[in-house]
Amino acid sequence: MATSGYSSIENGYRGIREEYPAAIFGQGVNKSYGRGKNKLSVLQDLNMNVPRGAIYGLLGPSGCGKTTLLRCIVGRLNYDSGHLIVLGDHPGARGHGIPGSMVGYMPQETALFNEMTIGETLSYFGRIHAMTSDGIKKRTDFLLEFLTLPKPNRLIKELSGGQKRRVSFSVALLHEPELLILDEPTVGVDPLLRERIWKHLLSISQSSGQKTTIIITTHYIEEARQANRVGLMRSGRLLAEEAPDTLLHQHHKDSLESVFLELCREDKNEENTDNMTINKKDQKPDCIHNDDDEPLLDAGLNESIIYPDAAPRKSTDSSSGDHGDGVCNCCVKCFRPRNILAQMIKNFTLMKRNIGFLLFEFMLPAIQIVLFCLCIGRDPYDLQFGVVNMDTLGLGGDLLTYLDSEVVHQVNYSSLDAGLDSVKAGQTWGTIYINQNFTFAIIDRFAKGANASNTTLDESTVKLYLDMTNQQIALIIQEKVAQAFQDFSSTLLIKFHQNPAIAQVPIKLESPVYGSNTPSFTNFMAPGVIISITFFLATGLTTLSFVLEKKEGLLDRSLAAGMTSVEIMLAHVMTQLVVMAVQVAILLVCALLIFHVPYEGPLIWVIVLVLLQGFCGMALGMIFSSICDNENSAIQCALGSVYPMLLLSGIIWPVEAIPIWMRYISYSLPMTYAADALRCVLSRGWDITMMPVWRGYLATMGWSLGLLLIAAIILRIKQ
Ligand SMILES: Nc1ncnc2c1ncn2[C@@H]1O[C@H](COP(=O)(O)OP(=O)(O)OP(=O)(O)O)[C@@H](O)[C@H]1O
Repeated sequence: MATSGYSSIENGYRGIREEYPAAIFGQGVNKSYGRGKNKLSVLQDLNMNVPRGAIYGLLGPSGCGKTTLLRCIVGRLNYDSGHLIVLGDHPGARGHGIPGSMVGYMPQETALFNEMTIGETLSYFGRIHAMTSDGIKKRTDFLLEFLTLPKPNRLIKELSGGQKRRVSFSVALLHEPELLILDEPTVGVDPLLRERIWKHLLSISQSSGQKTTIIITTHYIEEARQANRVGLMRSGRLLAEEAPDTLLHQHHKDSLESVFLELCREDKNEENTDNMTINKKDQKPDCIHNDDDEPLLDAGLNESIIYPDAAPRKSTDSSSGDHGDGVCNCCVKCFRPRNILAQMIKNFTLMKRNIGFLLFEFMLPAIQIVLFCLCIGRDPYDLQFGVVNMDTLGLGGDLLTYLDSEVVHQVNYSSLDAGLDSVKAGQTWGTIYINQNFTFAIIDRFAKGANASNTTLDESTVKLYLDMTNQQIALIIQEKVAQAFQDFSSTLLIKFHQNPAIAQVPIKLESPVYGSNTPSFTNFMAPGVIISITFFLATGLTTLSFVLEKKEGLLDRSLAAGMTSVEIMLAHVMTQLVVMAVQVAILLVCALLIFHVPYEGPLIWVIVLVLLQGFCGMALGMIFSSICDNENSAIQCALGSVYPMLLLSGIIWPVEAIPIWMRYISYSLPMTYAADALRCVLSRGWDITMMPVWRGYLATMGWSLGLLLIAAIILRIKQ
């Protein structure tokens, strides 16, 4: 009966949760990595039964899927199909303590914060598990002594490999969880201590108060003889699951290693004779026992539940509901302050440990704005400029004295060819040529005015031969020569009792509506630079800190301890906000007070907008770090975003110069309207009531929330 197959399974599980004392019950669990051609089936129709209070030795060759299975059990990995019940519910089910405080997980990698001390590490995990300070201290004292660890103030990075593994072990034991998942806890531990560890595991699994269930993987197969039950795993399946002595007896062997070898050989033979990967009959454990060695089939479970060959297994796919979801479904909504606090304390501890880097973080925006104010927007000076003055009568020489000597450094040449050669050789930025009849011609020009001949006009004109490859320098030389000519002409006209205004261009700049008559490029760029420094620093630092957290299983371990990625993200945001507040304060002091970037509008709107932009940058950093698994790709993402955004946001050059179709892209970026808004506040003195200003705020807040939401969703999916 196909329909009753599914419902009987569901009913059966209800029964398991309520009645059956198994700590872990897995049935038909499948898990694969990758897709399509790259799909790798790691767990294949795996059945498992771990009684409460048992020590379960999970043995198998490297790569057979032990870690994958353990990660499914602690809820850090979703399985594809099948059923897995851990301490009465599916890992990650709503309100279940797995992942969380019901489990103590020691992953294979050390997964510790190198810059923290042993004591700080234990306190961090203790806080996540809602332990009191007193409780943490008592457990710390016990664990340090029991695992012969150094003093609690020793940094993790200063410990030996074996000591680090023992600290990692102590983290799993700290909160005395109901379930201990230990991935190779005895590697690098001396035999005496290994014996003590096993004694301790036996005592906590047998203590009448709290029967701790322990799953342990080990490479020392014989060590597992002390376990109550061993599971021999090969190619994602359990070949056998029995008490060690029973296995030895059944196979007439004197070591587990020999038993395992024999089982592997049999399994291989079966594979060869029949191409099927799993012989379900063999997969069926010979005998599944509970604590009291009572066969499971007699313990109230009907056979169709455990071996539902007749039942449609697909219908039990974990993706079809809450089952096997692997994480708490409500993690976006229900973040716990204690977890955020624990994470923040840890973040600040790590910062304190690396005080040099923290100071550098504080000073980085200041260094950037100082460099910007010193290097960008000022007039170039001391420019080598060739002079070919063929006029011997004096006025040509007079004209040259009006050239700004700070900007233009005159180098005399005897002929036009020599002057041009100096430009071609890159020795000068250009050459000015003054005709030999210049004095006569310029007097004639002013005397005759409109009646002057073309020859007079030509001979009174100075000629410039410029290197136009550098627009800024070429423009400044043109401007200085034009200014010198105007000043020279005015003086000459006064000498001839004529109105000097004749020499002026007939355009008059009245006092400006906003800004000054001598605008500077620095003032145009400064708002965008302040915004972009804050934005990109926040992006970079958030990306880095979050990716480092992910590294070496650190994030994984915190998540297995019950933190949610949203809590970790919020804690990072709050920690970074403190750092950013200091950065923004230093940045604005440098820009506004030291380099006198004008600020006409209310300072509060400047500060708030810059902080919001930093927040927006942080949210982008969250996305990068949630997408990327290592620092290299995260840093590449962060760096790769800098130039396109900088160029498109109207920070270096006005948006009005961008082709129309690209402007839409430009306006849709997070910094464009914000930079414009800040410019309006700083230069025009506008406040939030003006549209370009509130538009900048609105765009920034919209982007921040949008990015944060995307980051949370990605993290949620990846979690
Ligand atoms: N994230 C992953 N993506 C793709 N393949 C993976 C991933 N994690 C593990 N695997 C592959 O899954 C298989 C089982 O890996 P797993 O770590 O579970 O083995 P294991 O039995 O714990 O090995 P060991 O004893 O060496 O730790 C291996 O072939 C491994 O390469």
